Amino acid sequence: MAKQCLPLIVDQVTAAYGQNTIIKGLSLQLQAGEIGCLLGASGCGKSTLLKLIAGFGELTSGTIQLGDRQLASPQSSLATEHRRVGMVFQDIALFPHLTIGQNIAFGLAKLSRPEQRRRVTELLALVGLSDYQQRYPNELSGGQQQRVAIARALAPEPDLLLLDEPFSGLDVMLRDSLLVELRSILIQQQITALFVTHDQLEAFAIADKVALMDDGKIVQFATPYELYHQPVNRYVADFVGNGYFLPVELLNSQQINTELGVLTSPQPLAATAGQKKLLLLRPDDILHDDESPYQASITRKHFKGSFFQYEVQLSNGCLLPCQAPSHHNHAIGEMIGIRLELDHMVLFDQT
Ligand SMILES: Nc1ncnc2c1ncn2[C@@H]1O[C@H](COP(=O)(O)OP(=O)(O)OP(=O)(O)O)[C@@H](O)[C@H]1O
Repeated sequence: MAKQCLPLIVDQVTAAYGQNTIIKGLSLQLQAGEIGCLLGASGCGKSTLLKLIAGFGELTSGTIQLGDRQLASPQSSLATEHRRVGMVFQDIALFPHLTIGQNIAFGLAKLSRPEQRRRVTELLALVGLSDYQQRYPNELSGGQQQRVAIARALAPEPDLLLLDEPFSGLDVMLRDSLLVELRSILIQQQITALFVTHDQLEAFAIADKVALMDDGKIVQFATPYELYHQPVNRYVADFVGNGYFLPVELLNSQQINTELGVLTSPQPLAATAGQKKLLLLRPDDILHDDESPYQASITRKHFKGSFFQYEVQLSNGCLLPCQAPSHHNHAIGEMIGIRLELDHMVLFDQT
């Protein structure tokens, strides 16, 4: 029978280390079964928030709730072991003297022996390690050990799973495949989960919704698609997807004048004629086009295999990214034609 999953509600939470306030009136809601991700630069408070939800640390204000149960407030705090919250951290903390099967069974003491065996077998199958039950942690690769850590955290059927950069010690290829695997495991288990990372690609691969944090607050909480295409401000645009900003002038409610010609927005723009703004551009919005009348000089190039990622400079000094097919191998300093290809426009104030 499918387990009931619960929503997580973090409401106006503030928390400090001594005099240093780290989490600043932060609110966040995950729907039951939703996979959320805390994304943000080092030191913005991601791990601190995760620890507060897990039961390590005190709130100075606000509440944390899981379904109908209040986990924490400044007045009361449920002990970690009673929160029904599973945790997986970057440092794989498997017990070295226990087999993989015993590691997974560790939190199942309340179950009968046959029930424990059934659950361990089920979880080993879930993480693709059915043949490894009798092995010891030091006989497994880093990726396999982290899969065991996930199985161990899921074993007692927690209401919420917290994961703090669980794959950051692993190589990129392995990390990508583990992220895909983990997402399907979480969906299959129908568990509400909160994942921490400073890597936007990791966040995009795992999460239904991403909370971009800055200085103890959430700047935007949205789907990966919205975060990338509809960032609420320049900080988000810059952090997520390497935003570039081109100065433009509004001609009317749908047209803007730029160094690269007059552009027409498919949607009406929230600005009035004559206003000067910044147009958000992503590397894939600017294409190399020999036929284009707009020329720019190459300042940097990066071969990415299937394409070249160039940085180019316009005559007004503005630097922009530009993508070109991988056989368009141009030299630094060379002038090339570029063209904008935008299906929607995001404008920010110039200040
Ligand atoms: N135990 C502690 N005592 C005092 N200050 C701490 C403690 N743990 C973290 N901090 C401080 O709190 C701030 C937030 O730290 P936190 O670990 O939550 O950030 P983070 O966003 O998870 O960063 P990273 O991505 O580097 O792990 C940092 O300035 C950090 O120095």
